[in-house]
Amino acid sequence: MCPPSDLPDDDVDGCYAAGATPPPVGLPLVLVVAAALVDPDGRVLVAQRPEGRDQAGLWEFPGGKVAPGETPEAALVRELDEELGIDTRHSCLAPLAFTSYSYPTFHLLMPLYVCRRWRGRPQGREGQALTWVAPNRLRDMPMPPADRPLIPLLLDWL
Ligand SMILES: Nc1nc2c([nH]c(=O)n2[C@@H]2O[C@H](COP(=O)(O)OP(=O)(O)OP(=O)(O)O)[C@@H](O)[C@H]2O)c(=O)[nH]1
Repeated sequence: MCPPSDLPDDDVDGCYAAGATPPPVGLPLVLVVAAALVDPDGRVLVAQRPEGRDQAGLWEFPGGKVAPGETPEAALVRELDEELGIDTRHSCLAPLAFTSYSYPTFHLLMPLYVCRRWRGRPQGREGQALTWVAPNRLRDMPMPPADRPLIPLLLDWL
């Protein structure tokens, strides 16, 4: 997956060149949890961030911030209910990968789980558009920069 480390940064896709750019210090670490919901045809659900939020218009994996005292899995079940109206309390949430990315005001740490079964039909309960896409089309979707390294991993595993 990762190219040899002597390649220039521009060629790095799917991994972090940790030594190339020192990470900013002092940024708060924000733990966000997300899911790749996969339908029986192998397509993945992505949601478009609504107007008025940061990164509006970009397509992301459903999920959200882990609240204090919450486990990532409990947070994901809660967020999928709040955002999509689906019940994943009894679903297999399989850990797939994580992303680690510095935005200007915080550092994002986001584990990504794969979920293939849930109760209910996903609906954009917070005004967000939803679409199902084949994993090999994710590269064509405008997604947050933090999500880009997750795409080749999804392609490998789905
Ligand atoms: N849910 C989700 N958030 C992501 C993804 N990629 C990514 O960079 N993020 C960022 O993670 C941060 C937290 O997401 P969030 O949905 O809980 O936050 P929010 O600002 O929209 O709402 P909130 O603060 O009211 O909960 C946002 O800055 C969002 O842009 C992703 O694939 N899914």
